[in-house]
Amino acid sequence: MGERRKLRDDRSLVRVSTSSGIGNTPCFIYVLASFSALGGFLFGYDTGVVSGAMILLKKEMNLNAFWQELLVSSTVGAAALSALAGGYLNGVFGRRICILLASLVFSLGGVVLAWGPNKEVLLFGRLTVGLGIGITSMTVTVYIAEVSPSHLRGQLVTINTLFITGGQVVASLVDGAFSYLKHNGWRYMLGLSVIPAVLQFVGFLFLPESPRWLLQKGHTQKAQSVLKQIRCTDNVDEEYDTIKTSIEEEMRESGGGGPVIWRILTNPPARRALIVGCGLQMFQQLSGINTVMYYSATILQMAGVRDDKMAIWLAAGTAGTNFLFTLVGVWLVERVGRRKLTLGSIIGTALSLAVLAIAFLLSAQASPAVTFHPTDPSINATCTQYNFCEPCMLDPGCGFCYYENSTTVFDSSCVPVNPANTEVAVWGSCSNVTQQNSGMFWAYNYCPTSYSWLVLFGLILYLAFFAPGMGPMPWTVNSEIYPLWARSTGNACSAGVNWIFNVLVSLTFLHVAEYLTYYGAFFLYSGLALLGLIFIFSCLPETKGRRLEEIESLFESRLCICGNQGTGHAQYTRVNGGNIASDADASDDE
Ligand SMILES: O[C@H]1[C@H](O)[C@@H](O)[C@H](O)[C@@H](O)[C@H]1O
Repeated sequence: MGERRKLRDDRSLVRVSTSSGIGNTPCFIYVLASFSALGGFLFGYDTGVVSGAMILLKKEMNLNAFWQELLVSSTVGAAALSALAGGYLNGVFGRRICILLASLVFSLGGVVLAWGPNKEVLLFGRLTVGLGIGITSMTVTVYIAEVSPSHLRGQLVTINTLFITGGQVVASLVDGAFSYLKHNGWRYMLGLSVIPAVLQFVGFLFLPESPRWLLQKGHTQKAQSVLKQIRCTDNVDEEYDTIKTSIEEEMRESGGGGPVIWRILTNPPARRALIVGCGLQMFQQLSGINTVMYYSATILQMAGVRDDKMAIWLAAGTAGTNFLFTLVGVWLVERVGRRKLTLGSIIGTALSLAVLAIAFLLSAQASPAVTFHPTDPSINATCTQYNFCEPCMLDPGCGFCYYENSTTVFDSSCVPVNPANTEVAVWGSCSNVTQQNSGMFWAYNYCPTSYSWLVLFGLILYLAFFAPGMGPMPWTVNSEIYPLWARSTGNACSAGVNWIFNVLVSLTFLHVAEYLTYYGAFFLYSGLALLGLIFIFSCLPETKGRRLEEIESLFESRLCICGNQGTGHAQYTRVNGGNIASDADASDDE
């Protein structure tokens, strides 16, 4: 079977070289990709905007910690569930209907959140938005991969992650701008997502279904006319035939009946692809991206930014850095390929996490002492017993109150935080915000440190390495490694894994930091990233430049053979804007 497929693959490589020249890429494909990637924008916006909205919301609606946590994580939890369900919806109704459905759900969620008269309605809105995010996160990449010509596929799918990070930047800018509007500012923050959602809905009323899905469902004529429409030429017979033949062959090989997930698990190439896809998504989250993003304001405060408003704007800078380096990924993905990009990225990610850990370790060792132990007999205060800032900061019930001149910290105390408003202490000199002009500071969640530059350097280094590879590649690779019959379900499972690990890592961060301290937590993430490196080095094959129909063959041999799968295939070189097949290695190692 491997031999037969190899012959077919080599044939189709030659076809690719003639049918998808780089010079004549129709711009319609960019329109399709951009409207689809609005889904990525909404994913980024809705997950990013909530931290700023919560600052206003908790005061206006008097939310306790439980409700704050619920409103933040309900969206991610709902996304995990709907990503899993999205596989079924995609298979039955197609990509276009799922994108339409998701944008409708996003719009509804946005309206509910902007109106939200009480916290229960807000919870409903956040759950609704989460349902939209889950479906979008697994559908958009599949759709873009299926409509793209193979030489542009990686770049176009990666644009979706660029839109995710773009959504996160816009969310932090909107948070910054509306944070000045103390009353109802959160309604604008949460409600503005309606605009891109409606735009995407209207756009997709006019955009076509994926030709691959149409063919799989037997709508042959429609599939052919859509292919002509998106390639802007009538000359699509070769591509059409290749897709059709491989779908027929896949149907025969996939082993007929039973639920798709069962067929994936019992079909060795599809099972291996699923392991690689889910593994990548798991390691993306285990390398701590959302902890770094979510706690960037705290990290920046440690790095010496004392003003709250300034910290909010600089957090937008963090999101902006993530966005800019994702752009580097879009540029690199078709040049260096997925495997090298992901490997380079995870090595740098592991190293920069170690730099962050060392920065936190040095900060902890140089932690300022508590010089003043105030007592209030009416309050049971374990806080006042701490002798250094470090243990005080790690206790969620306490904060560090201090004075600072240009070089030294003095008159410092550790006092209980006000549970209703963590910006002030319950009692003592930091209990009154208006006193904060007097050179006195209230540090909740961080300690003043002279290693601030190292913390900041670690943060930027982390984003510079993570964003081009580990950010987008798990999504990009997942959109291309499954055969058509397994694509929806495979992507649903891997997106579900992404969301589940997203919740796990962000919900456990503060507890992990409490038990292991900040530096322990970052050493842990660095170790997990190293495990990810071993996994990626061993199991991720290169998919660059191959047709979706050929990629299955990369998983025919044993999994985890150091990315050597398929070296016997023809590679193609670009000469003068065309793809020329060259027989790089004639030996058949399958
Ligand atoms: O690929 C994206 C991207 O890197 C985002 O910045 C991150 O917040 C998401 O969790 C991730 O899936």
